[in-house]
Amino acid sequence: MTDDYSKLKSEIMDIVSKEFSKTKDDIISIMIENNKLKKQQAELVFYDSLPPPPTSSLINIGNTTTTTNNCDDLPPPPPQIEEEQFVEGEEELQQQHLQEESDDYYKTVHPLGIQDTYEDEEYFSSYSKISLHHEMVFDKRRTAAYYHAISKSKNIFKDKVVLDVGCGTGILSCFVAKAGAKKVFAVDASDMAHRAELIVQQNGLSDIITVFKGKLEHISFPEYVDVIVSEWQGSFLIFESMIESVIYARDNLMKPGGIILPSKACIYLSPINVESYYNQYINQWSNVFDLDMSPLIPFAQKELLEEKSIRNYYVENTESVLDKPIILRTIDLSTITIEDLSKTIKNFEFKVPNGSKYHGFGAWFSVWFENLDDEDQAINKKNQHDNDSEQFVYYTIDRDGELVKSTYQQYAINSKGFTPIFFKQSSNVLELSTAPGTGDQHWKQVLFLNSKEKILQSSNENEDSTLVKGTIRILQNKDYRRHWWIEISVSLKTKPFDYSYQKYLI
Ligand SMILES: C[S@@+](CC[C@H](N)C(=O)[O-])C[C@H]1O[C@@H](n2cnc3c(N)ncnc32)[C@H](O)[C@@H]1O
Repeated sequence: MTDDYSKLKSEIMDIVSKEFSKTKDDIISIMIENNKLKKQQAELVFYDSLPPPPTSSLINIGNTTTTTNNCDDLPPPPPQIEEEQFVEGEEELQQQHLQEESDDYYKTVHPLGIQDTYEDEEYFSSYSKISLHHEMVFDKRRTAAYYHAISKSKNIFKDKVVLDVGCGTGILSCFVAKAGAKKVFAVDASDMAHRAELIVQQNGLSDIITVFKGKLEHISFPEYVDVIVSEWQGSFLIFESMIESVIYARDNLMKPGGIILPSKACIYLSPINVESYYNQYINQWSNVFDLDMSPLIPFAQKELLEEKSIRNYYVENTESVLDKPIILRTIDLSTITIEDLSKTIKNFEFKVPNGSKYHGFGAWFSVWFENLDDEDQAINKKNQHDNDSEQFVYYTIDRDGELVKSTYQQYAINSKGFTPIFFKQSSNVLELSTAPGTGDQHWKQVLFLNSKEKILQSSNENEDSTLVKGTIRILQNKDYRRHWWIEISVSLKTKPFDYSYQKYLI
């Protein structure tokens, strides 16, 4: 190695270690400018300067977490994976790698390999159980949201033909029939369809509701529908990918200009302190009825924090949310496509107060029912005129499952605004939020946890908060479409600099 070459390498290491926010392309540009290099030369020396990735894989994939103390140990730079920065072919490689991993993962589930991308047999047999429907129907915040949204949508349902995608016990179809629909097609592929039939009869709604047993996509319905109603939301909103069936219904069974309820949805992400979770599931082992059971702690840690699955946990204390959330994904049910949904890439940059205990990230979602009967027309018209959106009246479901009227002024909890909306407040809206502190519900929040608690302290003494910066990718598992990979790479601007990469399966 010539001296010049070593100098170039150390220049790169210098930039990487001092300015962690610089992307690979930034560094290469600096090198080209400073040393009059050709792009290819700069790239060569760039790659040569960095130590190999934490795993032996060519690309930065693997269940790896790395913390470093000096530049010799530096992990690969955070993958700056804005869509346009992907190297050609790399994404296919990543997909292939994810695929191989998912195949391994599912070998135990499907010893014969991939038979059914929607895993319909197990999926619909799980929905044949009353216990699962008990969890949903008696999730008072969930069911109240649908009850009130439908009861307050007489203008939408009056004399209309409605499709209930995945009717389960038939509860939403009954709400819709009572709200004035002319006809309701209630469809479910699980055995619960037979129970729905009983509920419809029991409530004297057989003249309005027809129950179809079967997968929506395989049924031919007698006519096109005006409105689609569905409760398709899963954990992290998109788990189960039932939204694909709603999209199918919209594109194939709904009249042009039809309405979908709920109409919009959004996923949020924030850094989080979940000390209560750590105490409950890990630290509690240290004292159990006067026994020291702490030898189990490392096992609990491994199982709960180091395996690549997510955790569902309801975070009551809003102080646990360490910075304003970012919107990970917005969904407008009237336009979203399966293709568009299948991949989300988002960069984030949070500022977390120094001294905070930081355990990873929490995610939650909201869905909105729009165009409800406009009882607050007068107030909203006035405010629309005044452009005073903060006073705009909308509905929420409180922690006890009660319908409450709010204004967008009240809506910012602790001024953090846990569920910023992404559409114009143009009509009466009901929001069902699953944010921390809004009240428990069966989806809870989803946690992406670090393997260890970290107490954040900025490397810059003049700053009172620490930068938490990185990228999240959400990719659908194409062979098992109800599942999703979530990759998070994070840099913490602490001393020592801390970089981690984790991948989760949902
Ligand atoms: C989350 S549950 C909601 C049940 C009910 N609507 C409620 O709100 O209580 C979803 C239901 O949709 C059914 N389902 C999901 N995808 C379906 C499809 N493509 N065709 C028919 N049923 C489906 C499932 O069997 C399950 O009963």
